[in-house]
Amino acid sequence: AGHQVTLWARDASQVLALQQQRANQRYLPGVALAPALQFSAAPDAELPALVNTCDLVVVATPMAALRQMLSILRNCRVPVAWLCKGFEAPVSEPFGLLAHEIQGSIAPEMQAGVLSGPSFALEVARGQPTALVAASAHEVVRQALVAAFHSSALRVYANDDIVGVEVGGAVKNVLAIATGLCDGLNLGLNARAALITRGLAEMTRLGVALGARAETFMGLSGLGDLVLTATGDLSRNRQVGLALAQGQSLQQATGALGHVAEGVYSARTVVQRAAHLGVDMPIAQAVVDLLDGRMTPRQSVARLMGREPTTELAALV
Ligand SMILES: NC(=O)c1ccc[n+]([C@@H]2O[C@H](COP(=O)([O-])OP(=O)(O)OC[C@H]3O[C@@H](n4cnc5c(N)ncnc54)[C@H](O)[C@@H]3O)[C@@H](O)[C@H]2O)c1
Ligand SMILES: O=P(O)(O)OC[C@H](O)CO
Repeated sequence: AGHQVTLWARDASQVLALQQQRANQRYLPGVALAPALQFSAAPDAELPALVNTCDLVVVATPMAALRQMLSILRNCRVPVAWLCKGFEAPVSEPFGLLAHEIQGSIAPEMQAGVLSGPSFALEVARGQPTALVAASAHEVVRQALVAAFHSSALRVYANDDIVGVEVGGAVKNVLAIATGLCDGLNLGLNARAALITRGLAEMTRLGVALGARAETFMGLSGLGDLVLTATGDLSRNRQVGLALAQGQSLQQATGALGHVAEGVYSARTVVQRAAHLGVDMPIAQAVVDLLDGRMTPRQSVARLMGREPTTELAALV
């Protein structure tokens, strides 16, 4: 509230519909868009000039479109933040990248960061209480995000550990697929609690190996978003897991969503990067084996339960 905001979209017909209806029937049914919200479908070539007149740019596309958006914005002189949660599918590098790694490779001078944490879009749009984390190596970006988004319905905490915040956002989606499967198979509440807890350990191990602080995973973008996405039925990733447990194919499960389920695209990269770093991620590996059709849900459960005993803390970080 109190800010002048322009929503840009690549599709001019969508922009016209938003302008006329003052609502987004497909993505946010029943939510009236703020009367002050302005719209633009300016061609890509005009975007850099448009954004340099703003205080902050927020990219709200799926991971798959982030590289393209950052290329367009590469000479942007104002802070840029993204909402994406995931790893990009491998492009030229051997491994898929986190969002800040993509930015570092194509626009290293950009003052950039991420806004993350437990936040179903529909609840945010309805003004229901939500807490987020603004992560960046740049103080100016953290401050710009807090100034833009902190309000009576939205608390925004700053964190300089962008690696930890992005690993949390990416891995929780893979774990939400696993938890959806667990619940869809009626394995019980004990099993769900075990998956979330040991999933958090996997997420922490990968994050620490990539340079994150372990404490970040106890925060909103780690434990917080994992609990929300793994247990909340609004989660697209959880819905994919539930559908797979009912015997649907991956194509059926994702096709029914009409939105992106980032965990489906990030899972392979999560286990590839973990393997490269010598990090053990058996739950994420089970999700990949399921998505690739190498195992049935029941076989995955048997493999996870059949692993050798280990100590709890030795396997944490
Ligand atoms: N939806 C949520 O509740 C939520 C909450 C927090 C974070 N996120 C994250 O934000 C990101 C976007 O999620 P979403 O739910 O809004 O996804 P979505 O599938 O609803 O797509 C968002 C928008 O991006 C547009 N888009 C797709 N490709 C594009 C491109 N090449 N150029 C420009 N626009 C493009 C789509 O048309 C759509 O309007 C994801 O990484 C997701 O994990 C989503
Ligand atoms: O619907 P999902 O599974 O993409 O989750 C949405 C948000 O990331 C929850 O914080």
